[in-house]
Amino acid sequence: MTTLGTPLSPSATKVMLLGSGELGKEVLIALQRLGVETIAVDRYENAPGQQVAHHARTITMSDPAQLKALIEAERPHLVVPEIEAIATPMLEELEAAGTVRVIPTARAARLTMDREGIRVLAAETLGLPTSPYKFCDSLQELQAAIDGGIGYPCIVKPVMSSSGKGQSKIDGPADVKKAWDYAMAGGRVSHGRVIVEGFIDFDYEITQLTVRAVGADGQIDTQFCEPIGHVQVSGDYVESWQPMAMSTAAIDKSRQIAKAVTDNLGGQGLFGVELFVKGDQVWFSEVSPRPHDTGLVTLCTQHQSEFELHARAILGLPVDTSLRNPGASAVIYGGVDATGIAFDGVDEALRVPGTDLRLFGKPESFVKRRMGVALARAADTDTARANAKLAAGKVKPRLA
Ligand SMILES: Nc1ncnc2c1ncn2[C@@H]1O[C@H](COP(=O)(O)OP(=O)(O)OP(=O)(O)O)[C@@H](O)[C@H]1O
Ligand SMILES: NCC(=O)N[C@@H]1O[C@H](COP(=O)([O-])[O-])[C@@H](O)[C@H]1O
Ligand SMILES: [Mg+2]
Repeated sequence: MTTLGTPLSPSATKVMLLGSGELGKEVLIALQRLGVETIAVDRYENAPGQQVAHHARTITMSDPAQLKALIEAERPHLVVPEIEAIATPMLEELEAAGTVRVIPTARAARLTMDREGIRVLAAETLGLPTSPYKFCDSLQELQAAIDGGIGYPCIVKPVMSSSGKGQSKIDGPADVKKAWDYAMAGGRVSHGRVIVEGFIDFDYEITQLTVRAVGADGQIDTQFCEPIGHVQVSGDYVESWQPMAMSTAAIDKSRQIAKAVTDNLGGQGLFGVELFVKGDQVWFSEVSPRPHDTGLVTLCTQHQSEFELHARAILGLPVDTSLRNPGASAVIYGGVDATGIAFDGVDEALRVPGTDLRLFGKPESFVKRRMGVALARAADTDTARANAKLAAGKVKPRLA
């Protein structure tokens, strides 16, 4: 039986989010609707989720001492990692000591925080198909890995990064040093290590949202959402849609891979399993043990968005992963480097049929920082994609 308390009272069910960006903000809203007391933590003040939570805390989440002090002071029932820049070994320590429960588990948070942990698990322990890869600690090692079999083209990424930060494609020897320098400057946590991956020439890529929730029998049950198709530019998602039309063989393989990875990671919650597909062939790329950016589309396509599914699953509540209607999302970038920017054209954007918007409220804009997203529901994904892009393009960020 799940019992929930009253926020801001001794009976409160308290949940702490480590990372409070656009994805965390929606999880926090879903938790608030269930009367959960929320603590939004981020590396800077007034992060999107901090604007809607009961409590806002700003710390360096990659500093184990700061993380420990905060968790011990707040004593949340659940700690929910939201970003790839957290001192996860400290979460493992605190979980082992019985201080807190980490979502989905502290081990899963650690393994997925670092590309090395999850890649070694998927490819070597579970034997799942992935791109060929090597980990390198210097420019010399990177060149040797490429020459020793990874070849060109290939992709270099810092081991701790996300949203394409520090990622670049190498087409030939002339690009290697540039890619190394870019990776060193671009990770979410400074770390002298990269992964180099052979380039997979896929037909399309998907996110398979997978939920581990407690069923009526008290056992963990795995449920799948309809696949989400997406387009990435420079390693960052710009457009997503649901459902993605796939062959039965490709969808079955995708779900088998998603099940194998999430079974191993364990715990309760929603996962975003990223897969590359060519014909009926499927490769595992990576997994977020939490809502996925491409899954923002579920705000307009599912009865329960990925954020509501995560909130329900972590609280031990039942979930419904069914699709309500096709839809799409299109990203709105900042376009300018400035604080406190303004958005023109919101009315024009919302005049596009079936659309909705999320403006995340990030206090500072960068040219390539994701500041909002346009959502569109429609009878089919082609119409939804066209309308989401149209609406996103009508929102014009500018200096205020
Ligand atoms: N080995 C590869 N072959 C082909 N394309 C790749 C490969 N690795 C990454 N990509 C492309 O770059 C995108 C981003 O890569 P990846 O998911 O590893 O980065 P990320 O920084 O973790 O991004 P996010 O946090 O948005 O998931 C992929 O979705 C895919 O489009
Ligand atoms: N692909 C992972 C992802 O989309 N994560 C989302 O971006 C935020 C950081 O944004 P920022 O870099 O603009 O602060 C994170 O907090 C999370 O919500
Ligand atoms: Mg990814």
